[in-house]
Amino acid sequence: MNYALEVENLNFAYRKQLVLKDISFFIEKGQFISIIGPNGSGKSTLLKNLSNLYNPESGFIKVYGKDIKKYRTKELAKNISLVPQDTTISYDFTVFDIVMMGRFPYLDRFKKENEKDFKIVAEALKKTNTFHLRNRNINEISGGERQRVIIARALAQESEIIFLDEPTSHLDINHQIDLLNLLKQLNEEKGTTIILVIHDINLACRYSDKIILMDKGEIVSKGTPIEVITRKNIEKAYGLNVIVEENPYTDSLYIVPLSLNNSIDQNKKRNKKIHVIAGGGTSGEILSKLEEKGYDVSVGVVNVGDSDWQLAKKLSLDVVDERPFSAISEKSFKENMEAIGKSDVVILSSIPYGEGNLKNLEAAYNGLKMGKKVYLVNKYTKYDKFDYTEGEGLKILESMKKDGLIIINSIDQFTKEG
Ligand SMILES: Nc1ncnc2c1ncn2[C@@H]1O[C@H](COP(=O)(O)OP(=O)(O)OP(=O)(O)O)[C@@H](O)[C@H]1O
Repeated sequence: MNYALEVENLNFAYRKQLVLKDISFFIEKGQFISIIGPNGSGKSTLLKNLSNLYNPESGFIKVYGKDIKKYRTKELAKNISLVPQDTTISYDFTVFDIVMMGRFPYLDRFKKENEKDFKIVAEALKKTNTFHLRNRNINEISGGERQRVIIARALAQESEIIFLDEPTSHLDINHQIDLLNLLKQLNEEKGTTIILVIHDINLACRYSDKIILMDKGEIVSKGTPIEVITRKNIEKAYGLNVIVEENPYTDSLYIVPLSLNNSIDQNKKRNKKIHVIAGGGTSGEILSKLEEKGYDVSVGVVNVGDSDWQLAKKLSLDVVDERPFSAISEKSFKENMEAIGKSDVVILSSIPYGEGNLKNLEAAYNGLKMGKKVYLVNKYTKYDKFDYTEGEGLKILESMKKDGLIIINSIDQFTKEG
């Protein structure tokens, strides 16, 4: 295999402090790679090693099969360029001069830039939307503009591999997408290998062929977004409880952060069991907030495929389910009752009731009769507006009210008190 980059058993230390530990990976030519991981996990240090700015303790880096240390400066610059995290420049160059510096690997000593160099620089300025800034002083433009100018310099360098350290950190959302699209275009049209450090996991998923997830100087996981962006890996690296979803608009994964694991009250988690009567996509907020607060949550009866069912599965909750689009059977009703029996509290979301799911309301009422605390989260609708059983559901709800049903407007009311 002809790799653009090979890294094997790389160890690097700042003053004896090991910051990269036994890093190994291979990158094929023409791939789009994101390196992600929490602050201080070693991403920038890795990129600086890959750009030959540092000397590792051990291990090796090969660029197109050749040891990076064996390249001459100009030869290496034709192969790799780096857009660093810190784009401040100590001298007062114009934007144009800075971008022209990207041409240095192609200029012979004492030879001036030629027509072609000027053309390439102008193109790079235009592509990064910085052409209008060309005569300005590099230190008298905004951070985001300077970031784009440094990217223009990398484009002018026409290297086959571009490393970028958080290239979107100073950019507004419009310029972020614009830049990532530009990198993707370079990647697809010219076969440029792109390796970038990025904090936005969702953008990483959207643009990358592969992702490298780092934590504490080590690689936690590497592979395609589907392989790397899992609840388990994100929890391991970031200590963050997330849901991983598929974005139907971009056909890529995205994460929804729920809570930091260390913010969950572990005692509460062990002590209180909540059964949520859900369905029809009415319980997303209830389930995620209860999970976030650390309660032991179960859900029922929900139809397989319903969005409440999907969320419950993603959160690894205990679920009593029924076949898709089917009425609640006697069997699942019984299972629901068992789950209610084991719970301290039952929470009903604002489910519209029809013939198919009236048994859920009956189950909640049974719970009330068993002496359980039962709450109805009546957030968006008045509870008498979601009855499609010609009054039967409403009758049960009215009886429940008399027997102690607690009506709240939002789940926050419960989590604050409960
Ligand atoms: N020049 C340096 N001298 C000593 N230690 C350093 C130096 N630069 C970084 N470190 C340390 O090395 C570790 C890795 O830092 P690095 O900048 O590579 O992390 P990172 O993943 O890029 O972080 P961030 O997301 O915050 O940019 C951190 O513990 C950091 O404090």
